[in-house]
Amino acid sequence: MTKTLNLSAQSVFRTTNGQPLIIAGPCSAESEEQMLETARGLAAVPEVTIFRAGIWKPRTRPGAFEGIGKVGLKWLKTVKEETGLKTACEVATAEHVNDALKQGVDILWVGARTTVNPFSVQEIADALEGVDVPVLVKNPVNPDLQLWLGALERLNRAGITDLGAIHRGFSSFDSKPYRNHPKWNMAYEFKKLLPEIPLICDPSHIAGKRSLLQQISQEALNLQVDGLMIETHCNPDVALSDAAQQVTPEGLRQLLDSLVVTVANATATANEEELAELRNLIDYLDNELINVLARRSSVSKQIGIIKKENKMNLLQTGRWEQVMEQRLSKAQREGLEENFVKAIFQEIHQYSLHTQAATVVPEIAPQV
Ligand SMILES: C=C(O[C@@H]1C=C(C(=O)O)C=C[C@H]1O)C(=O)O
Repeated sequence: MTKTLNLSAQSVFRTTNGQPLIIAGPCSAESEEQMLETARGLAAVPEVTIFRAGIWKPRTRPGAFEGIGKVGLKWLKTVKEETGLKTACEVATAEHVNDALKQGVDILWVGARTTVNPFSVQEIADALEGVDVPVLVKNPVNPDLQLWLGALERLNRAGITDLGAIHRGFSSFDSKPYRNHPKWNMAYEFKKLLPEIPLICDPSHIAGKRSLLQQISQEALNLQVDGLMIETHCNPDVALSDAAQQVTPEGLRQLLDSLVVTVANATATANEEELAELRNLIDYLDNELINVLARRSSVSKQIGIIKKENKMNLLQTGRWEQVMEQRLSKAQREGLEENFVKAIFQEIHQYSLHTQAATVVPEIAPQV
């Protein structure tokens, strides 16, 4: 599929000073006081230019706080008048779009659970026809680049020319230690596919907890994202949604101060030789890794032949659990992170079973 996006030359989602765009504000609008107190705190953090607040909240299970609704839009307006910050909220239906625009919200975003559904995205696009308001599109909950692109295209066809994307991570069965797995290669692929669309990272939803925010924000900056959206609340511990992942405005200031903005095309002239030597070493080690993987795979195929000859199950759960346990404790002794090694061995095991299944045993091969 060819992509032809008609985008405005300038975007509110790109800064001109080389620093990342910072969007901050509570997960949910809860009360006028909470909004104003948070906004006043944020107005004192110079990097913050856009104030976010969820007005309608899609919740995984019913019964939780589902957003304050329309009244929160008035508070957003007050925030803008008092602080001069631009305002942003999530929209999921045509009615949300109409209400938000009526109250002068500056920027809209489409949430991950909406991006997955082309019907919903089209409904939003139709409601936006003829109104060129900046819109951000969060990644769909599943790592599907085409679905993400499709949502951007639908909005663009409706006439939205200032588009941005938000990387909020991906829901998965086992996303530990994250709330949503970042799958950084997806952000990387997005930037490769759509370099013209500013990409904002949402570390709050990737982290799910304050303690991971700094590391995730830095990893995002290392990927040269254009900005960060960080949930901020005047009193996070009593927040009605996402209490564990929100920071205070002061916490946000400290977090931003700790981040290093890397330069896209910086070179290491002073350490050029050292860098080249280290890269040679990486090349050598990667070759060794591949040699070891190939040897392991050939041993696994031999095991597969024995199993087929004896009508044994290819998957041997007891053995597999033992392998994983031993590899993880070895990894721990070597100072490697458990989640990393676990993910690699899960892939290795899947491939091992796949190659065993595909191995043809000559004596029992079907005669054609
Ligand atoms: C290689 C085997 O087959 C499968 C693959 C395993 C592996 O790659 O380590 C372990 C257990 C089995 O599920 C085996 O049975 O030993």
